[in-house]
Amino acid sequence: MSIIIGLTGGIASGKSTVSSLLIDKGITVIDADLEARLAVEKGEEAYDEIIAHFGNHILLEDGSIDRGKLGSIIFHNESQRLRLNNIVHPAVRKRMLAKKDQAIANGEKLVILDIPLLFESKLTYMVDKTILVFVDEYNQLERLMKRNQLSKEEALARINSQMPLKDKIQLADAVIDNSGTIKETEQQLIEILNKWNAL
Ligand SMILES: CC(C)(COP(=O)(O)OP(=O)(O)OC[C@H]1O[C@@H](n2cnc3c(N)ncnc32)[C@H](O)[C@@H]1O)[C@@H](O)C(=O)NCCC(=O)NCCS
Ligand SMILES: Nc1ncnc2c1ncn2[C@@H]1O[C@H](COP(=O)(O)OP(=O)(O)OP(=O)(O)O)[C@@H](O)[C@H]1O
Repeated sequence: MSIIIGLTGGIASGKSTVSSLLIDKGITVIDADLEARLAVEKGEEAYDEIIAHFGNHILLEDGSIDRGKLGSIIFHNESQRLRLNNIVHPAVRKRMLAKKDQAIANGEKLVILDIPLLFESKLTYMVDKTILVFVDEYNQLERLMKRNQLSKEEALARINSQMPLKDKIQLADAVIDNSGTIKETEQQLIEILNKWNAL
């Protein structure tokens, strides 16, 4: 029997940091952001649909999607964001479920699905348990501005396009507070996995 854990959080809350700790332990992590990137590559159905809806001006010279430009549209406009979600999410779900099934078929005991919008998109049916990677508002904004080289306004637009992190606490089976050091985050992670007998 495999245990499937949904790892979620908010933008820049530390999901990838926690994922790296898991990958270092040899655990399979299926990353929704990565699958979403692959799903919109040239030649994919979602790529054509995005251009049909948003227009050629969101393309870079090499024909790939200008993610910065598309981001600045959809993080400032809810209806455009929902439209993009409708185009991309079905393909992401399909890719993730196929990889999850493969990991189960390989007999892996623990499989992690890293899904930023797990609660917003009501995807908890895909997993057995959920872990929320939480960070306080100050650190979230600081880390996002620094990592993505964003202004405060741009960073807040991204944060505000998601369910508030504090509202996700009640929805999760376990919470890791990543406001401190990575060592403290790792300790919380191990404690949760041990409690669930998942290691
Ligand atoms: C808007 C896009 C082009 C921006 O690309 P960019 O490379 O700058 O960011 P990246 O994809 O690495 O996402 C960073 C984070 O932004 C947040 N985010 C991304 N898309 C969304 C969205 N539609 N709604 C809310 N938050 C989002 C997530 O927390 C994600 O971890 C890209 O995020 C995208 O295509 N989004 C739609 C698909 C999607 O929902 N992906 C999220 C997981 S399925
Ligand atoms: N405990 C920590 N202390 C200091 N910096 C941290 C900590 N955890 C994460 N960071 C940094 O904060 C930024 C966001 O972390 P990370 O990329 O793991 O978040 P994420 O939830 O995967 O983000 P996104 O969903 O936006 O891709 C990164 O630059 C990362 O190096």
